[in-house]
Amino acid sequence: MEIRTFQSAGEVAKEAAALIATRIREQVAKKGFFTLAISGGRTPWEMIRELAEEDLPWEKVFLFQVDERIAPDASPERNLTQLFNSIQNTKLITSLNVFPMGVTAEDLEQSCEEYAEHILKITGTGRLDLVHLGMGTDGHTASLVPGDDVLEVQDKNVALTNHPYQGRQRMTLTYPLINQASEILWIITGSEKAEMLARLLQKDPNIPAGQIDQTHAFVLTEESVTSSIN
Ligand SMILES: O=C1O[C@H](COP(=O)(O)O)[C@@H](O)[C@H](O)[C@H]1O
Repeated sequence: MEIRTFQSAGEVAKEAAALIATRIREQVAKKGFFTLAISGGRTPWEMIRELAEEDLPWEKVFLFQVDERIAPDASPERNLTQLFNSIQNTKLITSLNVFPMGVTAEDLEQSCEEYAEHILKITGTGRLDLVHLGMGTDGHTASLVPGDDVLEVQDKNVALTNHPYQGRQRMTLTYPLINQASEILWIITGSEKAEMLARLLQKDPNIPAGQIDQTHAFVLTEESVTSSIN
């Protein structure tokens, strides 16, 4: 898997935004729309703010969540809350088509099915144009978390974790859906991720991130991470 290293997390965010902007222009010109799934956590928000500066056909961009906490609307723990905070003073707040995961529904299993159906309906094939992924220091990615049965799900494109993870049950895109994306963009910053980045690059199947297909994937990272890899 190709890895591109930059001097700082800020540069990584700029590069990621520029790359996504290029893909949006290419795919909108080619087929009229672009589908994107964005992870949560800590790293994506600067990239989103950079992306919001770009002059792009936002009404033709369909944005899905990679994962979400089962938590009330507007909870600061929700990835969606952070996404909206990142774009609130930008033109994206009115022009971007965001599909939130239905994590406040009574029937969460049904909500997973409905989310998978939305993705199928918008993409036409189930293949997202680009999936952005981050990785935790335990090797989790999306909400594909160590030791949870969600890692074994092969017959659903969206699923729930069996157990709470860091205090909350989660909804997540599963391996089958993520692995059929046209492109996977990893953003890995913070020197504490060095060991897991090394294991990801080795395709270590013992960490959740290691089971993500690397054929159409690449990593953007910063020097403090790569310089800590032995
Ligand atoms: O819990 C989560 O963490 C991972 C990693 O986040 P990062 O900011 O440290 O890269 C993230 O990819 C996932 O979407 C999120 O829910």
